[in-house]
Amino acid sequence: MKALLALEDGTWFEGRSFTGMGEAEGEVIFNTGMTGYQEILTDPSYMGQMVCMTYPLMGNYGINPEDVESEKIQAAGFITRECCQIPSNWRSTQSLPDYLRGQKIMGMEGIDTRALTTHIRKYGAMRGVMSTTENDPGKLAQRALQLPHMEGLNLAEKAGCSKPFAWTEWGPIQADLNQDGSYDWPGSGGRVLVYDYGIKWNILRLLKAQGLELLVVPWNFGVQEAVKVAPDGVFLSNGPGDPAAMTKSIEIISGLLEKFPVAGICLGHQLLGLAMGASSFKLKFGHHGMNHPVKDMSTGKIEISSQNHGFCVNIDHLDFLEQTHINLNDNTLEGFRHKNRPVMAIQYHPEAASGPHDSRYFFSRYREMISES
Ligand SMILES: NC(=O)CC[C@H](N)C(=O)O
Repeated sequence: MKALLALEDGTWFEGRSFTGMGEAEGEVIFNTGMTGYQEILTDPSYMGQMVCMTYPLMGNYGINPEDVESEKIQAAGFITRECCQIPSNWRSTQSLPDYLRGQKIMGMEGIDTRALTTHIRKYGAMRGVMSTTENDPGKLAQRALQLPHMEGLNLAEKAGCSKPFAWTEWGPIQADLNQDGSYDWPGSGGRVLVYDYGIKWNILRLLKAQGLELLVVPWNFGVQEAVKVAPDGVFLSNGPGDPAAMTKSIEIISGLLEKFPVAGICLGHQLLGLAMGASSFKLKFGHHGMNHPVKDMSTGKIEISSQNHGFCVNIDHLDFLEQTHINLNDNTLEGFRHKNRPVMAIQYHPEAASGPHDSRYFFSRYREMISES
């Protein structure tokens, strides 16, 4: 079925919808991963964004129930050169078109994804609308202009959980706090209070694999509440939207920093930076892919990393922070730690899902940090 994609600057593309009639809108970004579409679609950090895959064929190994990063598709739309209708893989239980259609998320194929990517690289990520019903690209472009800018959008406070839960080897289970606000931690591993801004499940899987006990709480879990559950450390998750718009979360994190060792990934890294006086800014087209070279300044080693962020933080003026990781493509900040307190964070994704496993040492460094403090 014929479909149009129009960007806010009037550029438009004609292609086909492979999910039937529909519409989708959001910030159009590109991801350079060759595989991993299922993890990408279910990553809550993509909320409000339509993802254009630069690799030309998606869907060939289908969909399986295990490779999910949250309970549903989170991206606003999916754009590919070609979508495979008949997948082949022993784990596959569904095709990519059926998966998207089942959750009413529009998928579009048959457009020149290289031209779209080159355009975004040149002019930056921009708002877009795709539709099978509107034939006038000018009207779609007008609609794109009406969408909210990603800058200033507080999405993460809606993306995370609304009630605490525990993460076990088998996945999430309900967690009940006691009347007095304390929590009966089930095991003897280090106790971690995880702030959920739209967390990827592989972060929880890998923290759990370190032998840690995990209590996951909503963004607005207060400092006094945190003190009552008495964790050994706090962990701040990834998530969608603009970190600078999350003023209440930043305030809570400033309070948490006074009391606990704290670490963060991606949005968590940005929020932690902002809570300590850093500033944040939007990157032109962001980093979305699985092959970003990052240098670990403490070992000198280069990791090939999985990344998904549109914003970045600047800590140059904060001399109590040390830059620990740097992106070798554009020299942007990829990680920092506090020089004399147990605080560390990285901008990229050590849990990958999907992506290379080079950076998994982050989880054992975190376990060591909380056991030493
Ligand atoms: N993966 C993430 O946590 C993304 C963080 C933030 N929303 C950004 O785009 O920069």
